[in-house]
Amino acid sequence: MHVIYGGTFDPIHHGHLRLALEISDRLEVVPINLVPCHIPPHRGDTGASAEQRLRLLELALAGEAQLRVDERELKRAGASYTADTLRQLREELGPEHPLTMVVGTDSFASFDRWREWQSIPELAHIVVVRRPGAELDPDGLPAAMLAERRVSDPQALHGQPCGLMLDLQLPLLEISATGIRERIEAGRSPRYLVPDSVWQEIRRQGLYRACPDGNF
Ligand SMILES: Nc1ncnc2c1ncn2[C@@H]1O[C@H](COP(=O)(O)OP(=O)(O)OP(=O)(O)O)[C@@H](O)[C@H]1O
Ligand SMILES: O=C(O)c1ccc[n+]([C@@H]2O[C@H](COP(=O)([O-])O)[C@@H](O)[C@H]2O)c1
Repeated sequence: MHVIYGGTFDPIHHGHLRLALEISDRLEVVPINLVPCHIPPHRGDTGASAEQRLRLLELALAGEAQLRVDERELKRAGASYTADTLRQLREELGPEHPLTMVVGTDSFASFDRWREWQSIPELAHIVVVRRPGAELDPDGLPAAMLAERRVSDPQALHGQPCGLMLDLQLPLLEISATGIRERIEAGRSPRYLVPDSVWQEIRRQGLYRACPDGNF
């Protein structure tokens, strides 16, 4: 099975990394492919450029055999729509190969506003990871879609190419990229929230600082 986990990763942090490893263990899939988006479809400018976010991801994943970066969205111009990415992968993998995307409830809550969202279950399975503080509206379309397609056994995803949804409650780290950017902007260190190599590179490049030349 091919698994992708997309995000802005601005910057990558230990919450993302722990989630990806948990998914690898639960689904019994190696590697999990982290897909940084080029231009995120539903948010404003990123704090770091696409190249800088990719560099931080590469540093975070150095020597980590369970996780890999897939740069396909960075090579595409324009907004990074997940349906385009999945369609491209489906062509590469063929019609029968199981394909799965992973998404947290904070992103999945607005799934019915994603480009061509109704076609996504025809391309891939979806693993929805419950994120504390980001509950789904029980009357909303994403919750209805989840209820209709929900399976409880991760093994079910291996048995068909797409169309199922796994509702996962995982032990998550309460870390957000927004919180990290705010800390850095305020002159406070995010160490232990991101890998050391990532923090060193953020400092070296002066990323997320209101005044990049200032001392820490
Ligand atoms: N700490 C975390 N634990 C589990 N999943 C997370 C965590 N942080 C983000 N995610 C999930 O990872 C994916 C990519 O997230 P994203 O790159 O937007 O990170 P973020 O920390 O939520 O960033 P921001 O604060 O800028 O929104 C989303 O599906 C999101 O739900
Ligand atoms: O395809 C879309 O319309 C779409 C809309 C919002 C988010 N996404 C994807 O969802 C993933 C998480 O997004 P974000 O903004 O929470 O980092 C990332 O891979 C985005 O490309 C995709």
